[in-house]
Amino acid sequence: MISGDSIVALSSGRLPAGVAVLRISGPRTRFVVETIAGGMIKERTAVLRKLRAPDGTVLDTGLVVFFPGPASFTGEDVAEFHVHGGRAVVARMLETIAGFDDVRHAEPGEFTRRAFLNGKVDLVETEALADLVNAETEAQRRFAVQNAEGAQSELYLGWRRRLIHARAMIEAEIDFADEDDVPGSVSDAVWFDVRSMISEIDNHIAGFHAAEVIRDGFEVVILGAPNAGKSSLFNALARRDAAIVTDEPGTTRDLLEVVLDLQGLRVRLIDTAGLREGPGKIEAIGIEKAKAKAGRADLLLLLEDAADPRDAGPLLVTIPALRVGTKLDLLDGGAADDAARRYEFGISVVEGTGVDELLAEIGHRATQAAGGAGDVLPSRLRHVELLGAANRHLHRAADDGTPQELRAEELRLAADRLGRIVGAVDVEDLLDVIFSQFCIGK
Ligand SMILES: Nc1nc2c(c(=O)[nH]1)N(C=O)[C@@H](CNc1ccc(C(=O)N[C@@H](CCC(=O)O)C(=O)O)cc1)CN2
Ligand SMILES: Nc1nc2c(ncn2[C@@H]2O[C@H](COP(=O)(O)OP(=O)(O)OP(=O)(O)O)[C@@H](O)[C@H]2O)c(=O)[nH]1
Ligand SMILES: [Mg+2]
Repeated sequence: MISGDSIVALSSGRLPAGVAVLRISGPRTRFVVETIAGGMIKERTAVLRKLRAPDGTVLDTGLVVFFPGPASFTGEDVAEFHVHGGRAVVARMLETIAGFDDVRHAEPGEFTRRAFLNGKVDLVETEALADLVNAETEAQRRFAVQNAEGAQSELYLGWRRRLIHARAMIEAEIDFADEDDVPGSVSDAVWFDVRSMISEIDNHIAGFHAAEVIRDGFEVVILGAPNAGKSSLFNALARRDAAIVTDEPGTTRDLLEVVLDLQGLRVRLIDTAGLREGPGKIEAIGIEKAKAKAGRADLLLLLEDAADPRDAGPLLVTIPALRVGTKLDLLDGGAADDAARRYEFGISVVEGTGVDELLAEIGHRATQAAGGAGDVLPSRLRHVELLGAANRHLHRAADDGTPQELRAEELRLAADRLGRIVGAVDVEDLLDVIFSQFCIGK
């Protein structure tokens, strides 16, 4: 599929920059290169050229690379101009290239969209490329690279192949039902495989939470009575003064968030209003927010002033929590030993003790929640929904009570849901949503 328009965009980042890369894709690419670089260049080789507008004006001196289709990123003819990264240079280059007939500025994600339409990447790989561009932590990068290289796609296509095979066997059994050459043991083996696929898919779906931890972060909420030392710990973990600390109970009212990178994982740490009965109006709203946030957290830090324990009211117990005793510096030897037994962690922000250990434990918990490195996980809710739909069809297919010909049809529907994840079937309606999340030039 070769599209009529050629498209151009700045594919590198924010300006000014040392070097900026402009990319053009489509049938006009050769002509644009010939005109701007003053002649055709050797393909797939970076060549230094004086770059000129069609009227002869010198725009810059830069590297030009030409990739003839179909062996290019988009599958079409592609060229790159690596120019000095000044705003005016880039603006004039873009204006010049987009000024050619049948060349226009690219929409967000349009290069990758063409790569998809030309069969260079499937839909899941495309989503992974978007994740790779947005990756901020090492875990996000690793996960995105693995999926851009097809780890998720291989899994889904493998299941799909097995289902297509299963359906062929079952249909053969229907067609030859009155003959003896398709023994019952074949269909037994088929249904055995379908049932094992159901549990493989269920296990895979269960990994979505780990993918969310990698992508959105592991959420840690600090809770405790007013003055327990929540904001002090929050600042110590963030290594900056992100929250106001005073000796007045009720200092923090709203939720505060800092993002940490712990052992290559995104961790979101949230400071909250101290929990107590009968506060003023603003603080009461803050307490409600704290409780709501805590209800959705991955880990709670339940803080208590070890020198002055105070009831923070009934706390949620369904979410993993660490009990942390604070202000250990205020205790004498015996009381400190006592506190060490009462809490999982004892800290003093004033003396800086216990904070690194707590940080290491949070990192450890986050790593566990993110699953093993290299696990293949569903990376989008879209995948989980289609996998769930596939499994509903498989359950009906595997049910002995379902008439034989409907069982084969259920297998087809399940294979179709898997095909839709990777974009092998019927995805035209998804493309605008998926590609609009890309940046321009990707
Ligand atoms: N300068 C530059 N760097 C870049 C890119 C780019 O487009 N330009 N990429 C852009 O995302 C990434 C690399 N990804 C790429 C993927 C495929 C092809 C490509 O030409 N594929 C052909 C030929 C393959 C081959 O020679 O082995 C193909 O698939 O047929 C190029 C870049 C990251 N770095
Ligand atoms: N000695 C000592 N004082 C501490 C320590 N941590 C906090 N404090 C003090 O305890 C008081 C309350 O600290 P904050 O961090 O504001 O407490 P908070 O839990 O955020 O309080 P609210 O926001 O009001 O709920 C401040 O005066 C802090 O300086 C500590 O480790 N040792
Ligand atoms: Mg506070």
